[in-house]
Amino acid sequence: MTTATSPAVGATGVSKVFFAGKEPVWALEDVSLQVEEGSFTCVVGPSGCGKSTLLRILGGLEKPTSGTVALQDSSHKIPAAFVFQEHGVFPWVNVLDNVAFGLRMSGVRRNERTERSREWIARVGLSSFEKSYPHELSGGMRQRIAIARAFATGSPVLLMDEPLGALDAQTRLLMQEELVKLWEAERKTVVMVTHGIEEAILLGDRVVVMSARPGRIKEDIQVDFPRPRTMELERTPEFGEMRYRIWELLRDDVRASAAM
Ligand SMILES: Nc1ncnc2c1ncn2[C@@H]1O[C@H](COP(=O)(O)OP(=O)(O)OP(=O)(O)O)[C@@H](O)[C@H]1O
Repeated sequence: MTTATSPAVGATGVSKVFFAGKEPVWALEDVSLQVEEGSFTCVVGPSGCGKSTLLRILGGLEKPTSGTVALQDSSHKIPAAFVFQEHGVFPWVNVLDNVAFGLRMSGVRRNERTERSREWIARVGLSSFEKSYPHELSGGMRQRIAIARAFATGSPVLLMDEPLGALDAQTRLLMQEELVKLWEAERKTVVMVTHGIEEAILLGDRVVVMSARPGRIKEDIQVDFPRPRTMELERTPEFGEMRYRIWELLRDDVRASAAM
């Protein structure tokens, strides 16, 4: 995709091979993805097609075997903040310290970190749980902590790997709406991996559909539904058409990857 502004994060010709067992595993092949600043990109694809690997490469946690990755603001102390599906919170510290963790890592002083963390704790509706420990909270509340922490770091780029994937269906719907509201207010650059087609359409400015392993970009779909978006959108025929189009793109690859 060509954009007027330079991309906030981009991969060009990225391939990744893992040499863990006897056989090499081709996780990604020639993936190029330019993500515009302030946009929300969702990545969907069959299980094991390399979505998490791509995210980790974009965020610098993993090196590509070939190809290049660029983060626009590489001088930022935390160039990208991650949100993972589970285990994203530290069980041994309370909500406030969990949210403040990223800020602590980037050297923000205690007073400012507490202030910024409190603000984000309030924005995700956990003010009365500031002193609680993760085991005292529900799964949805724990994911709110992880999301608040990522936003609180001030990092311009958020990389989310199935952030709502471990939640029950109703909590997930609520959290989708909350996440979309936070993002609409903040306009960070987000790349989010999800297995949920509806979730991808509801949240994303575009949906990148990947093929079965080795993961390649099969199609890059613009989602032009107006914002703010709510669940009501899912009831429209246009939404249904897009959902069907994405499922058509995925179906054979999902079948193929299930047989791997
Ligand atoms: N560190 C590693 N060492 C060896 N193989 C790996 C490693 N990380 C990932 N893989 C392999 O690379 C492939 C892609 O994995 P990845 O986790 O990126 O897929 P995914 O699309 O995120 O999967 P899922 O949707 O099931 O989470 C898989 O076959 C996986 O087993």
